Amino acid sequence: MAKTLPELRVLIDAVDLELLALLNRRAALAHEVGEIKKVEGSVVFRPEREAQVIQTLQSANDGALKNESVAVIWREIMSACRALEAPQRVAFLGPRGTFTEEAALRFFGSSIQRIPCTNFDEVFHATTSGAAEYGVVAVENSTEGVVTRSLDLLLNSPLHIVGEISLLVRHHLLRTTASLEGIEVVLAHPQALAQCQDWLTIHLPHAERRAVSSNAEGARLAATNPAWAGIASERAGSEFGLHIASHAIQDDAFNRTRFVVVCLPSVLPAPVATGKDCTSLVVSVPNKPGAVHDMLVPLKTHGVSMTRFESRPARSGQWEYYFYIDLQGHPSQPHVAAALKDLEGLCAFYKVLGTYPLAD
Ligand SMILES: O=C(O)C(=O)C[C@]1(C(=O)O)C=C[C@@H](O)C=C1
Repeated sequence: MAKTLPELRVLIDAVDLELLALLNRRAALAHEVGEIKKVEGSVVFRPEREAQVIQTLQSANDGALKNESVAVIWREIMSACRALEAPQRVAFLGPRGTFTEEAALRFFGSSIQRIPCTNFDEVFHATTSGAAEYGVVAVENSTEGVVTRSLDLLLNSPLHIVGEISLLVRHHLLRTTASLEGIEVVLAHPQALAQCQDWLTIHLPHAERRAVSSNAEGARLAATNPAWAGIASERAGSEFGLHIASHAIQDDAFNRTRFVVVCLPSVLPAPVATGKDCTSLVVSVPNKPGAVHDMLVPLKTHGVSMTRFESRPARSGQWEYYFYIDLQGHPSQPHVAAALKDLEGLCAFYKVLGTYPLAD
């Protein structure tokens, strides 16, 4: 006979107690690992080990849980275990509720010490100075293109890229009431204002568009004035007690932002190859005819795919440029190593920004 609801709940309670005991056993083991790492002075956060744990479980999973859920649950379990070894401090563009915070939580799980920063420079500074082990910054958006300040900061920074996260970004219009009546000012980060410009032109043609340091800051300010609205995430809305006056106002329904995780190489060395990796470089070539074409030849010769090619002014006043290139592959693969060696030989400036597993 089928069990009743109260009976099922009693069984669930019993399973939960078993799970709790098991999780605490796991936590105690992770704590022991942490003690060994302290003695050895080795790295706490091992993303490749965490990826391996999740992969093994997903392959073994023959129950009702979706593999996606297995990944989410174990990311959180390992985040909590990691925090028992040493809480990882992660700097990101704040305040609380930004998409960058969401990206950081997606990558590290929620058991981290969050260090919200007021701008990109501060994220780099906190991570370089050791105030944070890791920094998370946006680098490109599918509607608006590159986040130029992040690219400029990566050029001269000792930090390297150790991971990436790609988020579907849905912007909502947030304010103290749920209507569009009487909005005089819309506050958001310039990237978000740009990603919603068609919607703003149609629905709020007379509202001033005011750029602020982050969307969450716009939401925070919108909470202080009924004639103001912010453009930000649902999380930012609940953080500041705002209503959603209009849902998903971004001009592109599939608007995505790509974030990278940066740290000093002494905090985490370059991740080992996973088979699905990206290598990011910044280079410059002498300002002469055919130089940019020549630069791409080694990639073709050695069969390396380029997934991104961006240019930024070198600020020399000479119409010179830095080129930001993403390649598919890892330098431990011979064809990638050969292409990089040939490319370096052609460049006036050459820097590997990082090599890391591709986001799902
Ligand atoms: O295997 C380790 O090195 C651990 O520290 C344990 C553990 C885990 O909880 O499984 C925790 C943190 C690391 O990032 C990787 C895995």
